[in-house]
Amino acid sequence: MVVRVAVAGCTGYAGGEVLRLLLEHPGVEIGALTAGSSAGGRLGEHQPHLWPLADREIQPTDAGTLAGHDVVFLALPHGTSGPIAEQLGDDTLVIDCGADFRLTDPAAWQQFYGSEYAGSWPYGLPELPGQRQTLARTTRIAVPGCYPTSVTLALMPAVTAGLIDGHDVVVVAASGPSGAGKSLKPHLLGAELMGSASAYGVGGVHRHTPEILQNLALLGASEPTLSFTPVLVPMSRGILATCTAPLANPEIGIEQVRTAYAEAYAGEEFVHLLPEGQWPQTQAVLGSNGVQVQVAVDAAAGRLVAVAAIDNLTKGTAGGAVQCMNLALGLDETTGLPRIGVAP
Ligand SMILES: NC(=O)C1=CN([C@@H]2O[C@H](COP(=O)(O)OP(=O)(O)OC[C@H]3O[C@@H](n4cnc5c(N)ncnc54)[C@H](OP(=O)(O)O)[C@@H]3O)[C@@H](O)[C@H]2O)C=CC1
Ligand SMILES: CC(=O)N[C@@H](CCC(=O)OP(=O)(O)O)C(=O)O
Repeated sequence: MVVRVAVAGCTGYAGGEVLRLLLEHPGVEIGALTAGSSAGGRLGEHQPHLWPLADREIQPTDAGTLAGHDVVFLALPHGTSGPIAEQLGDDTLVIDCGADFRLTDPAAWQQFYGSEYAGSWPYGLPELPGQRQTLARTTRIAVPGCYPTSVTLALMPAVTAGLIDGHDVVVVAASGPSGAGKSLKPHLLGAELMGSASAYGVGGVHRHTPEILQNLALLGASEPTLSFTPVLVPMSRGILATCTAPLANPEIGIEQVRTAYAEAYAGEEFVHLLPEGQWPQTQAVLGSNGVQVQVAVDAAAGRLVAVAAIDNLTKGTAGGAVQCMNLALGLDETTGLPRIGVAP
């Protein structure tokens, strides 16, 4: 089976990463490539690494251009996906890399995004309990945000095993600037970034806060609370999320924690619980769909410490999106997805 796939937002970081993965996918034929102001140009002008597609013309992003494909990836700015998706038939598998359909609570959407609520689609994190069955039966998928992917996978086994109850979760997560997309922003200029790390979205205002809370609640946390601080660091890709939360009781030790994590991730192809003493590194997952996880018990503080590393553009966006496509098409979910990172 070969499916015909269109990519909207092909000139951006997320769309480019979707295409990098699709070019190596055995079950895919690449159809329309669309964008906004770049329409009319050639892909090679924007994505020099995607050389087999260099001469392909970039088309405008509209339903007419995207129609007639089996799968459409939307890698567009927030608020742009909804109106397009509405015009695509239910028989087309539409995978949105943006945030438009991630949140189930309209009030949270309004508070953090400030625009009209578009609705919610099945959430594209296959590792969540029961989610593979949901993804296998849908033609609409909302790919998670990059920080929520890393934080959710860092904490999932602890929540489902009752080792933490989800209150007072504190997350500090470092990300490379590719997470912010390609469009020019003054704080992302090379001179501002190089040799410097800076917190942003501080004080509970980052828009991934409600998405992480939604995931913790879905995993069984009754009234989760979260303090989330993202940090911009000078590496092009990668997220390192350090998450801590009070242990449910003082008897919980590292052996119980490691057993819960090992059991939860035993069958997962992409999530690797590291051997004791090794800690996740972004470089080790670079360009791969892998997730490195490690845990510790800080007995003096009475807290669990869980750390996860992902590539924000791969498992954090495009790799997760392709993994979901595979599931929705009934393919092996690892098809076309690199599992090994890069070193040094
Ligand atoms: N970067 C990341 O790590 C992650 C990104 N995402 C999400 O993926 C989506 C894309 O992000 P990213 O690739 O980083 O962003 P970029 O800014 O790098 O790319 C945006 C893409 O959208 C196109 N575009 C912009 N405005 C319009 C419009 N009005 N109509 C049609 N096309 C338009 C751009 O085309 P043109 O060249 O013509 O301007 C470009 O192809 C966003 O929703 C983002 O939140 C999700 C998780 C992680
Ligand atoms: C470094 C950086 O700026 N990162 C982005 C996160 C990008 C992401 O996950 O995407 P969504 O916008 O689709 O949620 C940010 O903090 O807004």
